[in-house]
Amino acid sequence: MPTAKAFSQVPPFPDDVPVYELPRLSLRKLISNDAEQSKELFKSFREHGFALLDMQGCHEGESLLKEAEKMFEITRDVTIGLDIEEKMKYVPTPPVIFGYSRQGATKTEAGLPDRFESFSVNQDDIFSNIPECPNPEPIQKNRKSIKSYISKAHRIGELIMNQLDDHLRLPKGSLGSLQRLDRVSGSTLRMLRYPPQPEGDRRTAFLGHTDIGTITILFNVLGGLQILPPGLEALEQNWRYVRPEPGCAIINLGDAMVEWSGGILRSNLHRVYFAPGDQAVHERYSLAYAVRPEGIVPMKRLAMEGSAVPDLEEGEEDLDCTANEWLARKGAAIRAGKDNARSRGGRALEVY
Ligand SMILES: O=C(O)CCC(=O)C(=O)O
Ligand SMILES: [Fe+2]
Repeated sequence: MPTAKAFSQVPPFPDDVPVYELPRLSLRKLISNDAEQSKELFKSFREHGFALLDMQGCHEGESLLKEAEKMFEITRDVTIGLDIEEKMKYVPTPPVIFGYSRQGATKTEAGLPDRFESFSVNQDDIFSNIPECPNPEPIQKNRKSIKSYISKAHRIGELIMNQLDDHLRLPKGSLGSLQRLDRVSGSTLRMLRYPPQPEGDRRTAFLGHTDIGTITILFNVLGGLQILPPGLEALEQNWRYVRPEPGCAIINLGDAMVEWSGGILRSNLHRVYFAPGDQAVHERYSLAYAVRPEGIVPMKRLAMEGSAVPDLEEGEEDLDCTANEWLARKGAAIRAGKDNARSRGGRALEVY
C-alpha cells in the first residue's frame, strides 16, 4: 500500500493546499551511520516532533514496505470485510485500548462524532507477553505476519532510539531498554479506516492530539493527516497537511519522549482532516505502529552525569510514577475531556 504502485492508484495529492514540509530522512543512511543524517534526525524530532523516513534503498526498509501492504489488506478485511455485529464483539471496556473502535466512538474538538473506525492489535498478545486474546478472524489467521511486521517496525524504532541516545549523550541502548518487544508495554498496531466524507459536510475526522507513547511509525497513501506548526494557535487556518510520499513512513514522537528527555524532544499536535482535492472521495486507510513504554519503567527524566538531558529547574517537577500509572492517568484525563491537548517539548539545547 505505501509503495509507488499504491500511490498510482489514487488521485495525486493536490498542490493547492497548505502543506507542512517535513524533513525527509533516509533509513539507508541511518543504518550506515551517516553522521549528518543522524544530526538531521535529532533536529527534526526536536523542531517538529515528526519526520518522513524513506524506506527505499535498503533491505530493512523495503521489506517493511512490502509487509505494510499485507497489513493494509488485513485492515480492509477487518474494517469493510466484517459486519458491524462481528466487529462490536471486540469493543474494549476502558481503560483497555485494544480492539475495535466504531465510527463515532470518540469526539472531535467541536464535540461531533469522529469519522473513522479502527482496530488496535495488542502487541503483548501477538508476542505472547500475556495470555492470548480474542481477535477477529482476519487478525487471528495473520498473527504470524503481524508479528513479523511489528518486529521489523520495532527494529526501526530501536534504531531511531539509539540515534537519540547518542545525541542526548545517554549510554547506548538507554531509550530502547525502556520499550522492549518481549515485555508488557501496551504497544499497538492500529489499523484505521476513514470513509470518504459527504461533499458539503467535510470536517475533522480524528481530533487534534499528541501520541502518548514513545514513537509512532505511520503509513498512509491519501492525505488527511495535519500538523499544527510549532508556535501557532490551534485555529482552523493554521493546520497544515502532511503530504504522504511513496516509499516513506511518517514518524512522530509521543509524550513519553518529552518526559524522558526533559523536554528536549518534541511531541507535536496532529489531527486527521478529510483527504484533500480529488482524494476526498476515496477510502483512506492508515497503519500506525505506536510504541509505548514498558509498564513498570519510571517516567522521570533520564538526567545523569554527562547527559544532555537538563536537570530540574526551579519550579519543575519530575514525574514520580511508572509508565503504567502515567498512561492510566493520561487515559482517564483524555476520556474525561480534561487532557488539554497541546504540543510539548522542543526545549532549547545549548550545545547544538
Ligand atoms: O490516520 C492518520 O494519518 C493518523 C492517525 C493517528 O494520528 C494516530 O493513530 O495516532
Ligand atoms: Fe496520532
